[in-house]
Amino acid sequence: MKISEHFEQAKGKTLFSFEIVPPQKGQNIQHLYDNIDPLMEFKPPFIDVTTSREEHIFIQRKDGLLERKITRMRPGTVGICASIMHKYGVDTVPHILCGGFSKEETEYVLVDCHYLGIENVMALRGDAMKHEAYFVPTDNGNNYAVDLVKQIDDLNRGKYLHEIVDASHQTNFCIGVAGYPEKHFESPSMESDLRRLKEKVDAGADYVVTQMFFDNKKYFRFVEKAREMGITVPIIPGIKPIAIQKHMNVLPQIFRVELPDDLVKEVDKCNSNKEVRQVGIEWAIQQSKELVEAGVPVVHFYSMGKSDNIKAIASEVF
Ligand SMILES: NC(=O)C1=CN([C@@H]2O[C@H](COP(=O)(O)OP(=O)(O)OC[C@H]3O[C@@H](n4cnc5c(N)ncnc54)[C@H](O)[C@@H]3O)[C@@H](O)[C@H]2O)C=CC1
Ligand SMILES: Nc1nc(=O)c2c([nH]1)NC[C@@H]1CN(c3ccc(C(=O)N[C@@H](CCC(=O)O)C(=O)O)cc3)CN21
Repeated sequence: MKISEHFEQAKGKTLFSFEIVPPQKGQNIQHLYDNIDPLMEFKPPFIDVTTSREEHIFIQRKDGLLERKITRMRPGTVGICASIMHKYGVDTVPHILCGGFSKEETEYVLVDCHYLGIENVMALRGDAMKHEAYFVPTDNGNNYAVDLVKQIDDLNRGKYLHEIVDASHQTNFCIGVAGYPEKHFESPSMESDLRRLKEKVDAGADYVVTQMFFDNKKYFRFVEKAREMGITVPIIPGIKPIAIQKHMNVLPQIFRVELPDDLVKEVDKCNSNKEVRQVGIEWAIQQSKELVEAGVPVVHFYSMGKSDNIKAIASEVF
């Protein structure tokens, strides 16, 4: 079922959803299931599965020199989506990236999704590769998320690449895109970033999922500004519970988000990561309760590995 239909069915009740990353290649998928199992009691209408970019790795050759190879360390997004749908009977949302894929490859992934009965996709540009300061578009790939939304919307209208086939069958994807309550870091201003967001919605996006934020005021202000700009689709808040001391530096650095000083002070008082995890849980419970009260359609959790903290939060909120 489409995300938009899940929201209609919920009739104003706030839903619970979460996001996972595929295991590194060579790892067992059972570990992933062990972390999904405890969250199923909260009846997520959908689970997002991220796509990781390809990366450079260095392999030592027999002569001792290092050889640079490109590999995808976490492949299998669409396979995992299909497997989760089959195992849990829940909708899945694969993340489709511009970076690392030509338009042809993207079309094939979308065709696979369609055959599998996947009805929702998240259209993202993707991060820069590790050695790059900025995102560099892939040859014959999409440059911005808006171009990817257009490609998906084209398929929804039966328009495939090259137009050499008789495409009488249309896909019917519900399309999600990312939004930034604290502005995307490459964007010159909040207003210009919101105009970009509006372009994605005008091109066919059905809903927005926000970057993680730790101060609800930023989310509420963002939604207000988006509405003023004529963006009317649902804007889903994304929540990431702080889990380890290292997150205090890593999250602002990777995701370009600010941490409220009250949260920083609470974490500073902790003597172990166990205590930090508890502070993260309590902070996320407060955020989630306020979001539910404000009537958001779903609170979406970035549960990238272990799910015990997400379960502790969901038990208090849903
Ligand atoms: N994997 C995931 O679940 C998520 C990943 N992200 C990451 O965040 C980053 C951005 O992704 P998206 O928001 O999908 O990208 P986007 O293409 O919508 O925007 C990227 C940047 O380019 C700007 N921009 C957009 N269209 C433009 C145009 N036509 N001309 C000039 N500038 C333009 C935007 O303002 C923004 O600064 C990526 O690195 C993405 O992977 C964000 C959220 C979720
Ligand atoms: N710029 C960007 N890229 C993404 O891939 C991305 C976003 N933003 N925002 C939304 C989701 C959330 N994602 C993520 C990915 C990883 C963690 C995370 O917590 N990772 C590590 C810490 C980072 C590290 O050390 O590599 C962790 O401890 O779990 C959280 C959210 C992926 N998505």
